[in-house]
Amino acid sequence: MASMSVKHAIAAAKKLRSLQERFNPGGSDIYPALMGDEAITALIPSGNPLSVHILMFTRALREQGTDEQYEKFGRRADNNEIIGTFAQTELGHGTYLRGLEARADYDRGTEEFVLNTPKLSSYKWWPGGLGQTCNYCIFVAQLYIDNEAKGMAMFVVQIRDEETHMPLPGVHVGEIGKKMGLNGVNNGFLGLKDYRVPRLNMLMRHQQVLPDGRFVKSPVSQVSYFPMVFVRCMVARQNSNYLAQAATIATRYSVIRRQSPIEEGQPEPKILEHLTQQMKVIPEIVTAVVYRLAAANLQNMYNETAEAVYRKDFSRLPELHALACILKVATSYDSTYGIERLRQACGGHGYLTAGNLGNIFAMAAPACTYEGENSVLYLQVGKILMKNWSQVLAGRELMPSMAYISECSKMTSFPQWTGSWECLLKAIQYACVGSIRLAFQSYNARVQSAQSQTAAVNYSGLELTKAAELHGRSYVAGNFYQQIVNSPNKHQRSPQFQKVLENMLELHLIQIFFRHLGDILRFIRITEDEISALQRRLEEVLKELRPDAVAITDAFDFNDKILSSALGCYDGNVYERLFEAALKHPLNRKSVPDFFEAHLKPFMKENADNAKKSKL
Ligand SMILES: CCCCC/C=C\C/C=C\C/C=C\CCC(=O)SCCNC(=O)CCNC(=O)[C@H](O)C(C)(C)COP(=O)(O)OP(=O)(O)OC[C@H]1O[C@@H](n2cnc3c(N)ncnc32)[C@H](O)[C@@H]1OP(=O)(O)O
Ligand SMILES: Cc1cc2nc3c(=O)[nH]c(=O)nc-3n(C[C@H](O)[C@H](O)[C@H](O)COP(=O)(O)OP(=O)(O)OC[C@H]3O[C@@H](n4cnc5c(N)ncnc54)[C@H](O)[C@@H]3O)c2cc1C
Repeated sequence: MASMSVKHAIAAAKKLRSLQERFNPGGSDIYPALMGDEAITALIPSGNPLSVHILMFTRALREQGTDEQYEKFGRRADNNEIIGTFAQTELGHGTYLRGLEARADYDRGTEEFVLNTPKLSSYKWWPGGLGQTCNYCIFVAQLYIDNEAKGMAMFVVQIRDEETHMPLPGVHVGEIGKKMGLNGVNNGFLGLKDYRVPRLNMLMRHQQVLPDGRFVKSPVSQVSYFPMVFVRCMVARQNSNYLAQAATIATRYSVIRRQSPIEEGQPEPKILEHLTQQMKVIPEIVTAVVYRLAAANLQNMYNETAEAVYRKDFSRLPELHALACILKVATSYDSTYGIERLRQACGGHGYLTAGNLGNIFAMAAPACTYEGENSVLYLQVGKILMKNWSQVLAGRELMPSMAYISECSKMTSFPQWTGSWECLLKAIQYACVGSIRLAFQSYNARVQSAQSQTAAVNYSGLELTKAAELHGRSYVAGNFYQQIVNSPNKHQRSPQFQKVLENMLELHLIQIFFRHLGDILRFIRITEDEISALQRRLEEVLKELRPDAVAITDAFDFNDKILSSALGCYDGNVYERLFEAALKHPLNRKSVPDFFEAHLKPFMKENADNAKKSKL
């Protein structure tokens, strides 16, 4: 499987290169690469073994290395002359980066670093492509000078001979084993023993070790985390894509499959006529659109921040970090759970490999873990919200994506309930700020009672997580509202298209309202009649969006090859394709399977003989 994936990935990368040269000659624009990786990834159901090379190895060389280091390593990596990965996670550590055990000791006598993974738990474990594909990696290690720890640093390490692909001396490398998906990615392990690299193999754009061993600290240590921020932005984009693929499949199947009359004596309707089926499928279509728009915003913010960081302006890093964390978490959680809901909406056929929904789930699900495990990133955002709440209390301005927190903090009570979009959006934001305030009171009380900040974060973890989750909802819903209601290009839309968009906004806001009704009722008084009115509107907007469901998912414009699903093909010939797929199963090559003579027949005969004996 791995070699097939590598073959496909290389073919697709070549195609991508020609597209890039045609549409973006010599440009460094990341989009063709990303679109290409998206396409490559989508075309290789077992995952793209070059993803981490494209997304992290080349980017780390460009952003963390000096111009000279880019010339030496980065150009060759961008041109796919060398293939690398990002080797940070270890067998014993993934989240707590300051606990990473791999070490780099500077030898000023030879102006080299001596790299070691001192224990089994120090082995790098998980990096994509590391098992068999890559011949280089970015090796993340704790830097030591004269045995004094200086923090994390990144090193360009060649792990295999460029001609023979043999592991180099001092390198122990291999595949970590089968996973629940992405088995074409050959995630690997790497142990290094007294492996020497020249001083100039340490990426030194932001921090340096001089020939005499003097250490020049980075002005902002967190800039070494920047490669992870980029992938978090990519995950938001990629996982909204996975959800859109699954929504396309389930929608198309739901207008082909007929089952269970709604009126006695009437013909069986398309299953999408059932209201509960609409509630399973249509909100997922809208969620995919909502996250695609949020991910595009995040991508723009990443590009602006990356350019600023290149100019040594680190001011926007904290906001990008907070948004990248919360959108990575929100998109990966909602896409993973949404894809499973869509699979279940397709009945038994949703469970067939030919439907491809299981594989799309297996591609989407690990994003809840990699690039920062979601619950950890929720806590990270919770901490940032605590810091920002202190700013609010001090009367200071907040970063733009948190400005609503200041506004809501000035409200002594929630205004008269109207049920309008603005009212629903404000309700979610108001509940978020209420949760932040409660979390802050708990956190602050703990710090005041002499708990350390890290302990206070841990013991306030549930409230911090809730506040972070509601912050994500507030940002995403606010972004969607702005795009639909206040977009500068709104006048270019036809009235019909604007109406569909407004129906999608109505559905998203009401769906989020009901999902967090408990959180909202904690801070806002809403009557049963007002809630029932929203229930009616939910049923109504599902009915309104039903006729547009297929057109919206067709607009995602996934080629049948990308969907790779007998349930979701554009021509709708589901049963023929299911049957065609079934007949291809190896067990159908013979009428009598080999196991009949070898196992089944003796087994049945033995039982028959025993039955006869027991009668005698
Ligand atoms: C579209 C094309 C296809 C796209 C396909 C997409 C995806 C699939 C392809 C590739 C992905 C495959 C594999 C994924 C690769 C990996 O998984 S790489 C390994 C990822 N590992 C992690 O993410 C580790 C997670 N842990 C952390 O990030 C950190 O440990 C932490 C949890 C954030 C804690 O940081 P730490 O420094 O230890 O402590 P603290 O929380 O106190 O932070 C100190 C201050 O630093 C600020 N900060 C933290 N992180 C960042 C950051 N990234 N950027 C900016 N600032 C950061 C933090 O807010 C604190 O600031 P203060 O002001 O001091 O409070
Ligand atoms: C498909 C896939 C591809 C990957 N690719 C790469 C790669 O290319 N390069 C790379 O370096 N890594 C890669 N990783 C590793 C990934 O980044 C780590 O798995 C991730 O960072 C989580 O670390 P961990 O697995 O060690 O879990 P741990 O850090 O051990 O966490 C385990 C669990 O403990 C809990 N936990 C941990 N810390 C806290 C905390 N502070 N507060 C509360 N709870 C906590 C959480 O529930 C967490 O799920 C990949 C992983 C996967 C699944």
